[in-house]
Amino acid sequence: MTRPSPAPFDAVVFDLDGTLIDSAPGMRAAACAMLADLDLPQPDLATVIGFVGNGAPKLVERCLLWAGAVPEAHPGALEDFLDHYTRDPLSGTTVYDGARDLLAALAARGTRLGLCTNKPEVPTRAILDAFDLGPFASVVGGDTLPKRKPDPAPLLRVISDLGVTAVATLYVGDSITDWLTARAAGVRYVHVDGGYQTGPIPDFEPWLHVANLREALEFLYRP
Ligand SMILES: O=C(O)COP(=O)(O)O
Ligand SMILES: [Mg+2]
Repeated sequence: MTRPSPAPFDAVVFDLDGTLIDSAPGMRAAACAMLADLDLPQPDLATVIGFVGNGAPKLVERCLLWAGAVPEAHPGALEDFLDHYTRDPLSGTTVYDGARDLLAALAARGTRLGLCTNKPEVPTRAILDAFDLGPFASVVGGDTLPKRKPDPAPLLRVISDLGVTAVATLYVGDSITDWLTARAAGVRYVHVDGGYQTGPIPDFEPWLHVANLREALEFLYRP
């Protein structure tokens, strides 16, 4: 763990997939169902993990390209994927160890909590409810605004909903998308290993870099 000097923060905003939850098997199941509907081959889990991070439209496009298809030839593929996924967003999804403890500890110390994900908002809210993750005072998904991460707009929306400033906020994520989003928003970035980032991140300067959420808790929670 790289330990920065502790500095006060009023809010912590979390990424979802690969940060609080391991949802790749569930996304792979929906992607495979979509590809099966088109009689196309189906990728393994590691391949799908490499496609996650830029939202459902990109995931579907990358799956189609991987399967040797032309994305423009299958305009209904995204809707089909979302149909499969929103019908059952919980199977194949688990909460990472330490996630609930970290959220509860931050909430107990009065920290405002937000969620900023590229997952569409409907399955995001279903997952947060079902797994009792929170309490998030603001939730922004990949389809909530016209732009998604790494555009800073979704993170800035959460920050404004929370009534805090960017400099008083931390963003916790697992991928290059999250780092670029935080940097563009002027927010300190906490990177958690063990998610879906598959390669090195260029010019990477996280404020805090931890192996897992228990390590994040150890550093961030000052009772
Ligand atoms: O759905 C995705 O592509 C990534 O979702 P995330 O932003 O929660 O990591
Ligand atoms: Mg993520």
